[in-house]
Amino acid sequence: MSRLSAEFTDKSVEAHFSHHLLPQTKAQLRTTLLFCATAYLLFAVTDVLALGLTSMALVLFGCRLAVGVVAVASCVTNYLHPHSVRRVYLTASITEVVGMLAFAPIVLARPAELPWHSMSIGLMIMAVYLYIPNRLVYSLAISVISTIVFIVVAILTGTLSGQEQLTMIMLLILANCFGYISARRYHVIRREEFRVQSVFKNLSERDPLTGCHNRRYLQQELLNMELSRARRFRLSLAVIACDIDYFKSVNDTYGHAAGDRVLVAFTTLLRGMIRENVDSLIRFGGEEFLLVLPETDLAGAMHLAERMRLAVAAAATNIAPGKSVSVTASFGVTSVNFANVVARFPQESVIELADQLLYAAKHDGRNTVKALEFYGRPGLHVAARAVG
Ligand SMILES: Nc1nc2c(ncn2[C@@H]2O[C@H](COP(=O)(O)OP(=O)(O)OP(=O)(O)O)[C@@H](O)[C@H]2O)c(=O)[nH]1
Repeated sequence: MSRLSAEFTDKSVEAHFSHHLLPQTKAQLRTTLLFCATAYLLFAVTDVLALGLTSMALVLFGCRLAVGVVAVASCVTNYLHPHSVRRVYLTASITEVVGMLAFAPIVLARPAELPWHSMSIGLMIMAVYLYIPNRLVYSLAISVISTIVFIVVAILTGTLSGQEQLTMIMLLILANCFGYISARRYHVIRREEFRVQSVFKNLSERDPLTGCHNRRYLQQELLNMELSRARRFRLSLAVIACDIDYFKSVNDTYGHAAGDRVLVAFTTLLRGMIRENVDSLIRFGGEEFLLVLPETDLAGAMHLAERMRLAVAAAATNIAPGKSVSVTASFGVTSVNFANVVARFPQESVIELADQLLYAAKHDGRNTVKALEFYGRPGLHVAARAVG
């Protein structure tokens, strides 16, 4: 994590974190901007009390209104672009800058109340650091620049004695220090929470040896999600079941640690042949794995399985210095085309068919691929037609 910005140094992790929190951040921003803008407008009463119903009071009201308009425009923009993290931070920053800029004419028009204005700017700085959700570096820049501008404007009005100026400057420096330190702690804690959540999520969804998704994730999340998506858009979804042949003999001959190495090498090889962030590799149990391939028809899945079969047979895993092991694998391939299949079926039946085909491949001598198109029917009986 960066020490200054309190953000993850890995840009992709930071982006993942920001997207994860986006709905919450947007809701917070909406509430805080509307609250701050309303308070800003309500303080127009103090302008009228200080200046009377004059044209200057009207100008200041215009400034206050501008802050309200920008706040509302920010909320509308974020509503219209629900997935943009950058826009959330940009609109927060613009509203903060406009709010700070609108304060300068107020200070210049009412110079007799400078001590009160210093208190107001102190509160505004706290709101920027702690209340309005934004990136810490933006909050820091906006607060520090606003503080400097305010001090210059306050000194130019010439209404404060030297001692009062020093007190004001010291208090505003303290407000910035406390604001930054507290905001930094908040940003760090949020990211630590996210990191811990991600670790637990990973532990509950992945197999620790191979890093593949586990069966629980497949059954509780992935399969349902992919089948629903394929059904909604009338797409094909393919499932490949694969299993290393005679794996028990690898363990028995070379030991369990060597078996583990072979498993890791096997999954690394398969993972390198599928589409990143599209296809999924799941450890279904022991040395059996499943591949879930969205938008893939039977011909495409068979072609991939055949390439995998050849690649596995051609590869060798180093299990000790100068010693390597070669294995083969069997594959059961199925695909369901939702352009044809409209009837509902139990989601497990696709996996059951891929599994049956895998065992057919085993009985057929292993190191082979068996494939059938899946035509879902409710109940236990799966209608399928041989391909090729
Ligand atoms: N090293 C290692 N072995 C495992 C792991 N999980 C399961 N196994 C072993 O995988 C072997 C599976 O053996 P079998 O089910 O008889 O299958 P096979 O020997 O591959 O025979 P076929 O599948 O019929 O070709 C067993 O010896 C399990 O102990 C693991 O995480 N690491």
